[in-house]
Amino acid sequence: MAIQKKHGKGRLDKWYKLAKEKGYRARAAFKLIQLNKKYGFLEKSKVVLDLCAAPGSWCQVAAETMPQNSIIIGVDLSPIKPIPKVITFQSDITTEKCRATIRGHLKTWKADCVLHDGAPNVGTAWVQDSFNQAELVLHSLKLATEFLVEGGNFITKVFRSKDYNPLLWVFKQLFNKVEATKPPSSRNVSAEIFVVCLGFKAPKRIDPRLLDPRSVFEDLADPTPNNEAKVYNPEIKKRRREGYEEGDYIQFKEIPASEFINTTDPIAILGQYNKLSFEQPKNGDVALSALDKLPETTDEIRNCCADLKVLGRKEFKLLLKWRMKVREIFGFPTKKSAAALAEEVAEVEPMDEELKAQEELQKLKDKENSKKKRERRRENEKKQKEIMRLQMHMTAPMDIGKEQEGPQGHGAMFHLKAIDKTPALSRLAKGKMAVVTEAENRDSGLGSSGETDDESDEDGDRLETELDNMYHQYQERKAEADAKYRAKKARMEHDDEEWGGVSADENEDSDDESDVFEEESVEGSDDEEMEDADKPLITDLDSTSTDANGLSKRAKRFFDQDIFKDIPGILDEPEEEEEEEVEEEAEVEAVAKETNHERSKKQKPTAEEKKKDAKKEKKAKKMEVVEEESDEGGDDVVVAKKDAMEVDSDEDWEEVDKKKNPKDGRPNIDIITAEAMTLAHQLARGEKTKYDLVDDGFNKRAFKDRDGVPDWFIDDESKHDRPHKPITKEAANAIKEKLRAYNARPIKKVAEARARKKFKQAQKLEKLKKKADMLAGEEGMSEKEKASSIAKIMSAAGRKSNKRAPIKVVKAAGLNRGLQGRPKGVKGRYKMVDPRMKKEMRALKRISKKKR
Ligand SMILES: C[S@@+](CC[C@H](N)C(=O)[O-])C[C@H]1O[C@@H](n2cnc3c(N)ncnc32)[C@H](O)[C@@H]1O
Repeated sequence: MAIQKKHGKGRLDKWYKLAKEKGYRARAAFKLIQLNKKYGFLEKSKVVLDLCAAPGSWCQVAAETMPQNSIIIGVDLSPIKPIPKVITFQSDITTEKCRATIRGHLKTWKADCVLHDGAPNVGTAWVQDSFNQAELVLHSLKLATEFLVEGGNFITKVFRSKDYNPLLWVFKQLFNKVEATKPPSSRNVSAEIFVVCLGFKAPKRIDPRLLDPRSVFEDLADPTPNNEAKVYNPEIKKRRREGYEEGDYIQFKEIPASEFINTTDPIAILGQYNKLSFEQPKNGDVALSALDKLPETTDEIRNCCADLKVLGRKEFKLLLKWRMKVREIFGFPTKKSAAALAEEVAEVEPMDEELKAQEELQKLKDKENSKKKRERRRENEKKQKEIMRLQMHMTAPMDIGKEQEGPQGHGAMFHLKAIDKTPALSRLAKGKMAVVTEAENRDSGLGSSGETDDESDEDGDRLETELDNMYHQYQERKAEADAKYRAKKARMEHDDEEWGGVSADENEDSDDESDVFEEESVEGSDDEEMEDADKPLITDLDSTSTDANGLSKRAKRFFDQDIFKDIPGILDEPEEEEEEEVEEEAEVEAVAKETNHERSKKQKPTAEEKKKDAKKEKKAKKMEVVEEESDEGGDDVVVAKKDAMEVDSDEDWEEVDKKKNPKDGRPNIDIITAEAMTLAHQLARGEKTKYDLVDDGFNKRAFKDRDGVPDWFIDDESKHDRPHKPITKEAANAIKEKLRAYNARPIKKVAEARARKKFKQAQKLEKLKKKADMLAGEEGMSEKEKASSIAKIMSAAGRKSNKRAPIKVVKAAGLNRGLQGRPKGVKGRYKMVDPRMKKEMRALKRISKKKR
């Protein structure tokens, strides 16, 4: 794991920046914000005491979050700059003076919440630092016990050290609920943790030892070493990084083996001692000598007793068995102890069993839940696919949910009666189904597609979702930097809107409704829906099974697709339409030529001609060639926009109108690539027809199954996967010419500057004219005088514009000595110079004159 820098720029993390941005005095503010978000203690408090508050970010947060007119008191060793609505003072929280000052401020009030984020001056030895901090916590707790109201809360920072557990124990004696948490804004490398103590018990008397650092940190140190662990798991050796255990400073300890036989806690002996000795003490030990002589005390046993610290589990077992045998021989009550042991085991066993059972149960529940989730997700995906198919006219709504209870069935995807009641129906018709999917995915908490039950499937989904997210982020970053990309995106969005609007009733497109839809379709208020059983189906897309041409519904739907629209003979249209089509086709070929000619004609069209014009425009629009910029290199690739051939609905025509030139009402067709120009030439000359364009549309790249393919792949592929259209020399030259003309134009800024200059000159001229007119109309002047004064102002005007006032040299002497800024009485441009410099300049001039 990379170690985070704790100094310099390493400190300037996102919280630091965010704190700066939000105006908090320290990044610590976010720790309190996050703690409060989790436990919500500030909103409920009217009086807060912030111990160790400098520089004051916690006070700022409290002032923001607590109700109006709350009392906030902040104290610290360091001064705290004033904060509105907060009382602050400088004091040491461990002193009596601080206590008295707080009392003075609070008067008879009690605090609802005491905050403590104290950190003593760190930098000494770690153990010393952490101890000081723990001591400071205890001091703050002492103040809290004095000033907290019953049920109040105490939030404190603690360092994870060996004093942490004793502190936690003390908190638990005084508060109903104690929780330790580390907010996200607290650095991982920091040993700090925050303890939230909720519900102060407010005992009438508190044992002073509970708040005395000496007794807390000494008395509560773990007095019983875990000998069982040492004996039953001797292979796992815990390193004592802190050195010796408290009071355990002798390294080698031995005990007579008879003690081991005698004791009721053999494990403790095996865990604590190094050797079981058979050596006779000075006074002699009968039991020991008897033990020494026993045949059960084999050499192996003796070896084991010689060094307990090197024994393994097997050897310990051997010693315990030996002890049991010896106790039997000596007539000690072994059975009882065995029973006690059995009891112990019996007590423990059921606990373990119960826990095991609970664990099993939990596992089963989890499994069940994840299975349900998976099923729900699959269901949602299925529904989504059906909707997609519906949108693409690949299926009729009645197909959906067939596998359940039919279209109107209870569990069916389209519980149509319910949808009928909501505006969701129209949204459905419009095809804006993404909302549902997202919502449902969010609901299930899972990502996108997956067909199998495997866990790996979920992983794959997650990976895919992550990849998609990363790709979107990449796109956003790119968009920020790349104007071209933005333009492309905007165009794409524009296209989407067009599509969505084909049969849209925009009034029903509000966000609220989408919410309603999400709710209703996701959760499905089944009971209510049942009441509306009599209502008709939402849409009856297929009222007849076969149409007049004898085509099946399915076939008709297939040929209903837009691409077949203009192909005669597939579906029998009414004769009138057919005639019109033929007429139109003929016109399409001629229209490109005619539009150019017509532009020059300025005759007033008759009503019939107008009608014809409109039709032609429509055709011209149908042949609109749109250019799409490819991302790389900015190459313009021209594609015949297939959709343009099928524009029919009113809305689309409105869009077309927008693209028309406001001056002459004709479409704005700007051909800027050689491919487009080639195509235009071919159309204009009649070398290509509408059919050819349609035919060109059917190529190996035209129809691709992009279902489930990630966006980034489609985007990347679309850069390269385009048909290369042929270009002619003529078209290339035409485009070159066009570009040359573009380049010959002055850039906008220059043109604007020129225009401004011209405008100013015109204004000046206007003024002069007026003056000259006035002079000419002057009655008291002779003609000669008039002429001379007019000539004067004319020449003055000419002079003014050419001349720039010379820079005035001002001596920095007298009143101007040391003056900063413009000297008095000096207008226009000036330069302050040293007095000597002015003299020297004059002298130099004189000398040069003399030389001449
Ligand atoms: C991490 S800062 C507190 C930051 C504060 N919570 C904020 O949001 O701005 C720790 C503070 O504890 C203060 N402190 C340390 N020992 C103290 C003591 N005995 N009495 C009062 N303040 C103390 C230090 O002066 C320091 O300002």
